[in-house]
Amino acid sequence: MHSAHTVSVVREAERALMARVPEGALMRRAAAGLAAECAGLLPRVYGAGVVLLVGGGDNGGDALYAGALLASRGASVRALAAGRTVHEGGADALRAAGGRILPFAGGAAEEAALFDADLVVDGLVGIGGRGGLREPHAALAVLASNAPARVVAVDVPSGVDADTGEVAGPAVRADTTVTFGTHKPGLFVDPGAERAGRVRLVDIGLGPELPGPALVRPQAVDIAALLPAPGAEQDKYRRGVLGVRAGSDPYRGAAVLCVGGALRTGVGMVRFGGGRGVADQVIGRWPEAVADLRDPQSSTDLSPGRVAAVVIGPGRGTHPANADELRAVLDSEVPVLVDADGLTLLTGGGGGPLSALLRERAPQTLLTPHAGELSRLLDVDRVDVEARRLEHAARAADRFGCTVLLKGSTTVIAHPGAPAVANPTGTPLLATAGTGDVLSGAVGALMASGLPAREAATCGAYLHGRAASLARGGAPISASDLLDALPLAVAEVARGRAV
Ligand SMILES: NC(=O)C1=CN([C@@H]2O[C@H](COP(=O)(O)OP(=O)(O)OC[C@H]3O[C@@H](n4cnc5c(N)ncnc54)[C@H](O)[C@@H]3O)[C@@H](O)[C@H]2O)[C@@H](O)CC1
Ligand SMILES: Nc1ncnc2c1ncn2[C@@H]1O[C@H](COP(=O)(O)OP(=O)(O)O)[C@@H](O)[C@H]1O
Ligand SMILES: [K+]
Repeated sequence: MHSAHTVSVVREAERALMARVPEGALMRRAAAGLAAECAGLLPRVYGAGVVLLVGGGDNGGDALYAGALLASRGASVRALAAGRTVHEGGADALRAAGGRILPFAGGAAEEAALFDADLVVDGLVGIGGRGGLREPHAALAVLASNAPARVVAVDVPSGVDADTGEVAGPAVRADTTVTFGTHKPGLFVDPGAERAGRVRLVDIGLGPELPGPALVRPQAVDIAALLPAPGAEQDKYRRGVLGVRAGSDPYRGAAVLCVGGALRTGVGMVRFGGGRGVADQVIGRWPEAVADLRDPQSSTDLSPGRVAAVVIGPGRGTHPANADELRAVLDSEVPVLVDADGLTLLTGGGGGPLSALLRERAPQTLLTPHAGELSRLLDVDRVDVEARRLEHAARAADRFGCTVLLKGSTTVIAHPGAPAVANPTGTPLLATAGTGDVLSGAVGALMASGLPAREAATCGAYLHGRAASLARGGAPISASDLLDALPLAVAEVARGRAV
């Protein structure tokens, strides 16, 4: 599990650590790790052309000390200074090792230096960066991103907000980000994650000073530990029965995909509740599902004895009758996943104060909005949700008192009082109709097996993203392809279980 901490927590931990170690020790450790990563990216250090982009703070200091180490191994190192001041000790070290420091004035010679470089090191701003990059930092960030050389960002790519991943204006696009002490949330959440490239952590001894993380990014082994293993003594009921309230006459596919997502992730049984037309379609594709044609508001099939969890919403409709059905489901004693039309009903459109039920219900509840749905739930702009995904998922989790999985380029999961989760898997190929319906079925299956909402969301999002990558080896996929690949993703993760 990768852990990330916010800037204020990192600052606090650094203060505590600095009080115990000799002056300058942390920067030396950071610079040594950074130089080693840079050296590893060059075919050979001797004779390589390295350009450092250097701001006025300690982030620039790290770059200068690392540059000095590379220069002492024979690299030709030039630093372009973005402002009038640079870290003095770092500048002295670089000069002593034979490197040069030039003020950046936006001239053709400096641009040429960047274009001729074998490696560019971004030390413009780190965790001290505030707001969008100012000039000339912004111009340098654009030049670095356009340079043909590999770009290594120091601590965070300049222009990326370390806490949120927000990118307000130009930002460095790095091939590798070398971060110090602990990961920063913005390195794992888009749009920042996409600018960070490969993220490498350099240990500077901060661990003992750090409290619990603000965000975690699970690895395959963490998902393997969550993934339910069917026990020898289990029957289909004990393994978990999932109730699915998805699809309607105009949107029958949503029901087929949601039920398929559950079956292909692994579940004891799916009880499908819906009208005759859509039920026929579901059973036609998945004869193993059990159709329940009872009145959808009836609570007889919503008892924990009948279902272990319920998914409601995909393609279901937003008529008053759907609001009544959602109310009946939320009134039940079982864990519930609300998606798509169910979320629209929670927003108020015809459903009344349904969202109040979320806070009141004792069992686990999970909402799985995309950015548009979350923007409506919170009454904010969609672009703000996409710019600061963690903040908005957390706000919804606090407001509704339940778990929230925000879908999109980085899927994030928020749960009141727990670290946020950034899902590491997935591909933009997932942006195709129906993949969200598959996700709700997959996560619902895991909830039915007994995983709490946050863990089911974490595990389901991981499997869903892996399935997308495994489905067609990088070729475009449809939601149906995703269904075929889900068992492969489950098997891959299960192979990683500790024995
Ligand atoms: N504090 C520590 O113990 C350690 C810090 N380290 C490094 O120190 C960095 C933090 O250093 P600082 O606190 O000096 O901060 P930074 O160097 O990240 O940024 C501060 C500088 O950037 C300028 N700046 C801020 N926002 C800007 C913007 N939007 N546009 C243009 N310029 C902007 C400020 O005027 C200031 O000159 C870390 O990211 C890391 O690289 C490492 O050496 C490890 C140890
Ligand atoms: N750019 C992207 N990168 C990675 N995953 C994405 C991207 N865009 C969408 N996804 C994923 O695709 C799925 C789309 O779900 P959703 O928006 O509900 O679509 P639908 O309602 O058509 O099923 C989600 O799992 C989401 O995280
Ligand atoms: K940087």
